[in-house]
Amino acid sequence: QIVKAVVVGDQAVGKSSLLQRFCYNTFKSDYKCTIGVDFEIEQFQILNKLLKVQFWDTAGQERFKCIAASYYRGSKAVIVVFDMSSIQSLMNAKQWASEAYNEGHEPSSSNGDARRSEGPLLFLVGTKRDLVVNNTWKEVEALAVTVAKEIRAELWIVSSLTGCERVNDFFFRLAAMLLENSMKNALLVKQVIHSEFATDMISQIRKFSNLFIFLYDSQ
Ligand SMILES: Nc1nc2c(ncn2[C@@H]2O[C@H](COP(=O)(O)OP(=O)(O)OP(=O)(O)O)[C@@H](O)[C@H]2O)c(=O)[nH]1
Repeated sequence: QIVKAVVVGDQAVGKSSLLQRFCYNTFKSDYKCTIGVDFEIEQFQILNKLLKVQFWDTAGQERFKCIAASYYRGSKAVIVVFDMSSIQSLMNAKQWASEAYNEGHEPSSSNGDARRSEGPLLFLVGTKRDLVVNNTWKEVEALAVTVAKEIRAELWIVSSLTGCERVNDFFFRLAAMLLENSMKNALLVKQVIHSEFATDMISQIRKFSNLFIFLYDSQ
């Protein structure tokens, strides 16, 4: 199966770099703006299950904003990216998140977890951690925590330049949560023959995805 995840955020915040770091383990310091949308497909193995995720790497430029709305359709996860060295991009993240939800999904929980009963998973990802130092970093992080709560997204702060591990943890957390949701849906519509086995599998996948949060919190 293949599920869709959309990456949005202001121009040049580091959306493509985030995907490049995860998919190819590379980083380019020159900036080449995305035109319209680019795609990356990644296959994840989670426990003994395979999941393919198609990432839609959208353009942050204002002139492409009018078509952005159509990208959210059918997406199971929305990754709102901001630049840790730009408070403005963090403030604009609220707008990106609300646009993602203008597709008709209402949030129903407020525990800072990307899981919601309806609609796509929502993540707020701060990039360019390497560019922000000491006191400033703490201030921006505190503000990002507030914004994440407000928009009910799960917050991750990474650097595509230096932090491959944290970037990998983020993508595996996302994929595990997507798999968990897709198995839950299958159970709900009774596509599953051995429901006890499926329930057990779901709880194992949840434990797996929580492991990445534990790793992240302890860094
Ligand atoms: N230092 C540092 N630079 C970064 C990081 N991530 C991205 N950049 C740089 O930021 C610039 C923009 O990165 P992109 O990934 O192209 O940004 P984007 O959000 O995809 O841009 P658009 O597609 O035009 O919206 C590039 O020069 C990258 O090298 C990071 O984690 N650290």
